[in-house]
Amino acid sequence: MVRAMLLPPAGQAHSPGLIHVLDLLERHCLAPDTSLILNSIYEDLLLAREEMAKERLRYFEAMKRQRLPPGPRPWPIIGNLHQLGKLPHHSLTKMAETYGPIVSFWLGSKLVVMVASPDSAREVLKTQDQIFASRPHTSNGVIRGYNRQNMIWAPYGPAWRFLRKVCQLELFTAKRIMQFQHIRKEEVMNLVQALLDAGRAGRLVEVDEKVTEMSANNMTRMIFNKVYFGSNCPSTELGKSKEEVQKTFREFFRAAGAIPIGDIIPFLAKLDLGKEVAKMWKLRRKLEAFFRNIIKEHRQRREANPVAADEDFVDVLLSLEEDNSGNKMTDEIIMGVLGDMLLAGTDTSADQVMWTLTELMRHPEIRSKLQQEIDQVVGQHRAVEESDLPQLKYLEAVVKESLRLHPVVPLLLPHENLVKTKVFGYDIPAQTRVYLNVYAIQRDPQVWENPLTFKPERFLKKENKDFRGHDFEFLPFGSGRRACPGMNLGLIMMHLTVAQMLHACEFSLPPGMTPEQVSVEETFVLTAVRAHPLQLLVAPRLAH
Ligand code: HEM
Repeated sequence: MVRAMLLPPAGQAHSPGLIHVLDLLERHCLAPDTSLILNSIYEDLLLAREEMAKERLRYFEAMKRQRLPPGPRPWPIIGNLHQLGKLPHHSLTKMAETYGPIVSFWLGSKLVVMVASPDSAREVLKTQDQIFASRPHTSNGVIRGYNRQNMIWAPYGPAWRFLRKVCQLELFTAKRIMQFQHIRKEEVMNLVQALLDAGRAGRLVEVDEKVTEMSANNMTRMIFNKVYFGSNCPSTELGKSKEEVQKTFREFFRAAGAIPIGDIIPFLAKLDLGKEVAKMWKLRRKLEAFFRNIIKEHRQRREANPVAADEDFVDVLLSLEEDNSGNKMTDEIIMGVLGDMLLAGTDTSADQVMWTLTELMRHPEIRSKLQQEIDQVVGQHRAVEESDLPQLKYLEAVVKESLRLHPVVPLLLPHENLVKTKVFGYDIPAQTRVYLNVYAIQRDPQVWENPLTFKPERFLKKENKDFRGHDFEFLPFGSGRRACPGMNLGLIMMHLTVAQMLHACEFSLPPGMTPEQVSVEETFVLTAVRAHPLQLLVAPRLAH
């Protein structure tokens, strides 16, 4: 019915974009066929039609006046949305092969520029770092970030600078990272034990799940001194069962990549197709109740005992409530930052560990070379210590190669320029979304020899590339102002976990499976994760 009302009479041209929107509407909204809903949708759609016309006009005006980077022709309304597919970093890599290292395209009415070469990345992240240091406005930032007061989605400005300073001077100092060393050691040992227990009697073990749980425990212990996964955690917490808390966390991690259609086609925001925004609010309410309890507990404990020996992140943030620079640390900011740390610290490290293990299962010769190195440095009678890591050069090369071939944040987080600028002679209007396609850069045959081969040896050469943001061929943590503040912590967690697992466990493939059959298929949810969990046989490797 709505379709009939909106489409032009038969025989006249109509836009494929409109058909797409109508399809979506029918799928999501028209099931309860009440006249009230239909009327409201009808009115919204009439407005939408007007907006569409204006949007197209704005687009063509913009195209006429600007010299945008080359790119595919957009469809009305949806722009090039349909070309991104399920794995945007793959589709965008193909787009760069067609149009060159700097490409423009449209997500709905939002202009996006993708850069996909070391030179263009250097231009954006170094030469014009300050200009491109903002983040686009997203529902995620507004809802989960308390109106973009969190770190990940904060626009570039004094509030974000204050939080970065807190990271630099308080949360991720070498001393603070050291303070949590015992937590990492315990959690990694618990992981090894859990893997060996689960693998008893030749049972297949789903390794991904155990590694993610270890990573979550590691983060929650550092952030607010609690564990929620594994056999060591209490069965209830703050009036909730352990399972309820775990479920909330899982929903939270999953929702991180959601982009409601209204974020890119604003006139559809009101309709909230797929109910993405409603789900985000529901999740925020759950998380907020949880975080408020955590903050309350910490306040009470701090009042009773102001000088705690083992301060966690919440203690540090509470101690900054009245900072003398005039920046106020409110509960909302604290909750936004807690969410950031949980989100940015848990899955990234766990997924990168799993990519590393996946490649090691595909390459038994590399796995045994790595185990030999660990045995040489650590021996067979004690656990791996963090102090062993600097001597494990092959391990370093293996992790680097995993970060190169499988960057877990393949397009970085979206950047945005607050003012208009030019890159390589092309106009970049203010508030353009900028994607840095590090996936394409790190697999570029002009930069890397045999880029699709997993070959850690490439990083043993003297002139090997560094990932700390100085070599624009290798940017798994980004570079410049918005680069990952948790890099050092993430690196230690990855190295220790891989080393300890390989040292203590003998992993083998299920009977009948060959190394080449280990899947490297991906799914994309802001991070690139493996599509199929890795199931392995796990047996003890050491006598103790
Ligand atoms: C393997 C581990 C990790 C990888 C590969 C990784 C990668 C990244 C990347 C690519 C970005 C976006 C950079 C950009 O947009 O230019 C980022 C941002 C961020 N990461 Fe990480 N990260 C990891 C671990 C961590 C950990 C352990 C934490 C903290 C506990 C963390 C906290 C953050 C935060 C807060 C941001 C947002 C920074 C901002 O917008 O200013 N990350 N990370």
